[in-house]
Amino acid sequence: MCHEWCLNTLCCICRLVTTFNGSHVLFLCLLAKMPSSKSSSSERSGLLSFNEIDGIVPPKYGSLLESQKTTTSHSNSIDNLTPVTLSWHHLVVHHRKSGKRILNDISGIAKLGEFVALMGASGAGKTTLLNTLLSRNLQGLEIEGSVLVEGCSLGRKMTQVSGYVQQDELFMPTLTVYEHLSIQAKLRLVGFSENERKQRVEEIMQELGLNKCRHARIGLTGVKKGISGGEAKRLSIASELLNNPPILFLDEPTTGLDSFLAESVVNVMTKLAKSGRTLICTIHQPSSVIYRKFDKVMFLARGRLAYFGTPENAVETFARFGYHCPRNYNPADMIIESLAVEAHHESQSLVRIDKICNDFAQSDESRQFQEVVENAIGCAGQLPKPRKTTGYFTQLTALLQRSWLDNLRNPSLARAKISQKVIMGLFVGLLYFQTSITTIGISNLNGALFYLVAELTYATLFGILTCMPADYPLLVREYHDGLYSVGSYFIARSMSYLPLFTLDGLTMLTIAYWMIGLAPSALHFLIAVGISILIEQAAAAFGIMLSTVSPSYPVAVSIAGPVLNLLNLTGGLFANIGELPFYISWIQYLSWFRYGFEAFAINQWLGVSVDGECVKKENSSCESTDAILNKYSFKRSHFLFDLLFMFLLIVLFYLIGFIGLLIRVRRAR
Ligand SMILES: Nc1ncnc2c1ncn2[C@@H]1O[C@H](COP(=O)(O)OP(=O)(O)OP(=O)(O)O)[C@@H](O)[C@H]1O
Repeated sequence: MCHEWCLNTLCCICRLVTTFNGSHVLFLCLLAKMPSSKSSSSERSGLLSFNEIDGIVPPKYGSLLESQKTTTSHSNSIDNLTPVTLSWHHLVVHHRKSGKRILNDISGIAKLGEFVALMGASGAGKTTLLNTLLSRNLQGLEIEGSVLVEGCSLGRKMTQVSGYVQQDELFMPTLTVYEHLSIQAKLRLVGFSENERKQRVEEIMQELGLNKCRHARIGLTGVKKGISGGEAKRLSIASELLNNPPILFLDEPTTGLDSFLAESVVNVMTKLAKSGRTLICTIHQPSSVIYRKFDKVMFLARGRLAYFGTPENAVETFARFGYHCPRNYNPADMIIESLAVEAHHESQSLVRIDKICNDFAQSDESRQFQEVVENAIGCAGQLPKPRKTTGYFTQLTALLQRSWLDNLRNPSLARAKISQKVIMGLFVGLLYFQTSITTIGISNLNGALFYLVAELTYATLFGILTCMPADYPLLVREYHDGLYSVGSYFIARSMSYLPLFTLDGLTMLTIAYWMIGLAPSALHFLIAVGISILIEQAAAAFGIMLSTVSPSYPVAVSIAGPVLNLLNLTGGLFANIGELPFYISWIQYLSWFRYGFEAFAINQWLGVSVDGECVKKENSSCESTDAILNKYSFKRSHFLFDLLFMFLLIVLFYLIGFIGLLIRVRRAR
């Protein structure tokens, strides 16, 4: 079961004992277990009551399912909401650089429980208006005018009192419908016990008809078949409804659905409006059946207001303007056609559109609705309380659970990594099989040690670069929905990679170590395990840093190649680190190749030396351990520094990665 997971993290290097001459180093590795999220008592401590959290006030608006109204006191609470009126006043939006006007003095109102549709030809400004109402996706745009909830300006807090169902659904495709909603419930419902969250998920699934597909994987269009388009749309709506927001915005909720599915989704929305929520959606060419279901429609044309009022009255108004809707013709189609710019007749179209907008601005309907809109200014009614964000620990466990499930459901990645490492371990093992300690053998063994560092680095780094960017759009959306902090995501995602990106390296090391015949004691093998963990984690942290600070995967990959070459070349094998020119020499201090190689070499040559002093060769001569190390400008006294610097590099890479991600995600609003 998805709830019954726990995280095991290997924490190594807990105790390090160095003997007087530095020849024996002992690592003790401990296995630390994180507590299960399910049993988190802190999650439930100090919680607010439901009424406090949801800002629930009378009058009561029922659930879609009347039968569920009296299930428990908690479910009653969540089924109630503070219905609100949303109004927008003289919105002007223009592009900052070009100065192009995208919206021109648009006012409107969606009263409590109303379902309002924004319509118009392509490029009319519908999405921009929706984004302006929500204060989202407005990079590069200058906004004038105001958006009010119950007469008050909420600014960016609008997100906390509303839900936004965006046109493109973004889910973790490997999860099932039920798992997705359960994790969303954890992130959205503050102060609910596990049972209460489960109950809420069940209610929502029933409300939106998702029970049939509860155990189906969500899937990804064109990649992995999952639930249908209609189910995906309803799942998006369900996620937004979990915490029962009084306002719901929907961008093109019917796009990509057949007429039957489109109507069923609109029916759900109509019911939601009837239960007291204020709904605003953009929609492209609705069928006549769907068109009649809206309480109000707003037609935009080239950023201007062409009509606002009831759908029925729109037909009469446009008839008065000279655009009659033929019998059996879809009124929405007729109106949108009259507001569209015709190819090859641009100037006539612009004149026609301007005339319609001017006629509407001077009409009685316009004057009446402007009056209603103006009356909505000034805080009057009760504002819904902004949705609270769940605690840091809850965010972390929910995101870890999701990432963990995602990794588990992607066994191909684990299989590919482990088999690659087994093959490479065998290959290196065979290449250097039981190398004898001769002058050439010593040199070969140093080559093998450096190869291990490189192998632990490249596959890990490129593996991470491939996986991380896939999450980015989902992270941006959920962060701006106020579900969790970037820090929680960053820690959870990084931790979710730890087990796989540790186990694969250990597999290779174990195979290669004994086949090559490296220092043959359990102690030195354990030390090599500790070093390899540090090397692989440095590569993973570097990969995470690159993927979070780079604008795209191709950029990250093209940076990774040359940077790795630099770090590799200054790692000690290809050029003596003591002889590097000063303008290049500094790079070695950022190279975990250098630290890892030196640490491996010290461990190896002290491990096979006599009293730590000299390494006995096959011809019975004894070569000084320090002399072997000195060939690479390595010193046994550097061992602890090597480990420490690798650890510091890991911390540094994670820190830069986190800051880079934070900046990118914040800018993406
Ligand atoms: N950030 C932006 N920068 C520059 N131009 C923009 C920006 N956002 C929107 N526009 C322009 O504003 C106009 C309206 O765009 P918008 O996406 O709001 O229209 P729409 O009615 O939703 O169109 P569609 O139905 O095709 O999605 C378009 O010409 C678009 O190119």
